[in-house]
Amino acid sequence: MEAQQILPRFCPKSSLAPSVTIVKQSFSLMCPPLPSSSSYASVQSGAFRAISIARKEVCSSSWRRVCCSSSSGAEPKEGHEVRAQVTVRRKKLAVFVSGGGSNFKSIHEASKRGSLHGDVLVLVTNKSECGGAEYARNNGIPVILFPKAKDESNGLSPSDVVDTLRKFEVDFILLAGYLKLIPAELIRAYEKSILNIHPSLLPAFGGMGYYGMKVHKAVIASGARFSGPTIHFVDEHYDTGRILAQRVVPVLANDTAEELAARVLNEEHQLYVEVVEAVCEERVVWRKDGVPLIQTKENPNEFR
Ligand SMILES: Nc1nc2c(c(=O)[nH]1)N[C@@H](CN(C=O)c1ccc(C(=O)N[C@@H](CCC(=O)O)C(=O)O)cc1)CN2
Ligand SMILES: NCC(=O)N[C@@H]1O[C@H](COP(=O)([O-])[O-])[C@@H](O)[C@H]1O
Repeated sequence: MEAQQILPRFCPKSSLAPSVTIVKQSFSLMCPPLPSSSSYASVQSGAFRAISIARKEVCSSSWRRVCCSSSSGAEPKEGHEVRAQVTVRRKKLAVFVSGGGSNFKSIHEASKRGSLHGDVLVLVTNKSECGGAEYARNNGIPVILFPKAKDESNGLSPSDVVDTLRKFEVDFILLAGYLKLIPAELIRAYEKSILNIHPSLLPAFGGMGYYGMKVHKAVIASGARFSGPTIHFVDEHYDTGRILAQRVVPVLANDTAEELAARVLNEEHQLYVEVVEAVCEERVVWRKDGVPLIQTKENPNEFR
C-alpha cells in the first residue's frame, strides 16, 4: 500500500459545490492557496469515501490529489471549504490458510454480505485437504498449493506464487492460520500489503514454535491474566511485523487451553473483518514513526 500525498485544496463553500453523501460520512476539506498548475477534477458520482485531513504527522495512505470545482465552475478561493470525496476501488484479496479456515470464512462472508469492499479471489494453502481449502472449493474460489511440499510433485515455488497473485491482480494477502514462513520474495512483492492474525498479544508469545494451541498453552502456563488476537503486517520473521490492531480477552483462573482458544478466536473473527474492511476502504495510515493506524469509520480524524 503506497502512501499517497494529499494536496488538500481550499475551495469555495458554496451550495453549488458538489456535496454528495459519502458512504460513511460527509466531511469537508480546507484548501491551501492553489498553485496555478493545479488541474481540477470534478467530483464524480459513485461509491465514495471521505478523505480525511488527518493530523499533519500522519500521512494517510489514501489521500488523493483532490481539487474541487463548484458546479458553477467558479475558481475556489483560499480559506474556503468544499465537500469532496474520492472513489475507493474494490480490493482483490488472497487468503493463506493451513487449517480449518474460520477466519477465512468470516472474511469471505463479510465480502458476500457487502460489508467488506473487497473480494477473496484465491486461497493459498500448504495443506490441499484442509478445511479452508474445502470451503474455498465449495465456494468457487481457486485453491493454490504453496509451498511445494518435498514429497509432492505439484505446488508452487515462491516466484510462481508471486506471478500467480499478480495475474489475479491481488492487492492484499491475508494470512489466517497459515503455518509456513512467507519468503522474502513474496514480502518484497507485497510491501505493506501482507497481514497476519496471531492468537496472542504480540510481542508476547510469538515467533517460531508459537502457533495454534501451543500459544494458548504457553499463555495459561505463564499466569498471564489477559490475552487476545493481534493483527500485524508481515515481515521476514515470524510475528515481528508492525502491529495494526489488537483485542483483549481475560484469561480465567480455571481456563483450559481450548476454552481460551475459543474466547480468542471469537474476537479474531470480528477483529479481522474490521481490519480488512479498513484496509479495503484505504483507512490505514502510517504514523511518522512507522506505526500503522486505522482511521475510524465514524470520524476520519480519529485513529486507533
Ligand atoms: N514471514 C512471515 N511468515 C509468516 C508469519 C510472519 O509473521 N512472517 N506469520 C506466520 C503465522 N504464525 C504466527 O502468527 C506462525 C506460523 C507458524 C510458526 C511455526 O513455528 N511454524 C513451524 C512449522 C509448523 C508446521 O508446519 O506445522 C516452523 O516453521 O517450524 C510460527 C508462527 C505465517 N507465516
Ligand atoms: N501463529 C499463527 C496462528 O497460530 N494462527 C492462529 O491459527 C488459528 C487459525 O484458525 P482458523 O483456521 O480457524 O482461522 C487462529 O487462531 C490464528 O490466530
